[in-house]
Amino acid sequence: MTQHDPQQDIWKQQVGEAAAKLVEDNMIVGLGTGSTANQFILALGRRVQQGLRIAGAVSSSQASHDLATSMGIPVADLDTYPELDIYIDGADEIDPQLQLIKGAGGALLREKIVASSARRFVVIADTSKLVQRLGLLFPVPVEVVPFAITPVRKRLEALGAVVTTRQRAGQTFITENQNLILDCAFPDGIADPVTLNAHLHAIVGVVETGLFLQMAKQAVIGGADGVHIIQPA
Ligand SMILES: O=C(CO)[C@H](O)[C@H](O)COP(=O)(O)O
Repeated sequence: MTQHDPQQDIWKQQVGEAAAKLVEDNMIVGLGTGSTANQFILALGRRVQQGLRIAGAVSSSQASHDLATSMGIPVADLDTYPELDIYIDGADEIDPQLQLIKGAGGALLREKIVASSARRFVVIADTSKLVQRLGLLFPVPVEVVPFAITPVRKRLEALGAVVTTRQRAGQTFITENQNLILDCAFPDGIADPVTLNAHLHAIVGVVETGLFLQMAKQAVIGGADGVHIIQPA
């Protein structure tokens, strides 16, 4: 894990504000989860209060739903809005092809569902999230059906992962979908994320992975030299 730099909070706020400007009148907007996505939701809420009229929003977690609602953003669900114009969310790692590791906050399944329902997925982050190779800073979270946890763990270990069951506040973490998360560390990083993701998905009992590949169309990155838009290399 990278060390927390107070400057990061300012960069997150700046990318949140830049991302909120990507939202246009009458758009249907997907809301990510996490501290960077929160900055986007706050900035979007301020724009809504100033008169931006979005058609609706879909949230990837209860926390984002609650924050958005408190800001006056009209949040509905995927049954109401199965297709979104834009999805904006943070990430734990971003490589030059805009392949991502996500899910440190535990919302990866809903995040991937909402991201895949959007015509455009924009990832927002500060420069600490940029990496040359995925997997060196963060484990890959894998959401697993509780009944299958032990056989899935063995199969993940057979793929070379160092596996830890996600805990929060001293308890086994349970996702909003009533599943568990196995965090899979790969000490040398991930040489081929596409192949690894295919192997993970081939394990029965795996619901989803935190590898978001060929999904993000654009990154809005904040750092010491301001906010920059990055396209996949
Ligand atoms: O995937 C996520 C939650 O499941 C978050 O987007 C990711 O962990 C980044 O969070 P933050 O912006 O707080 O660093």
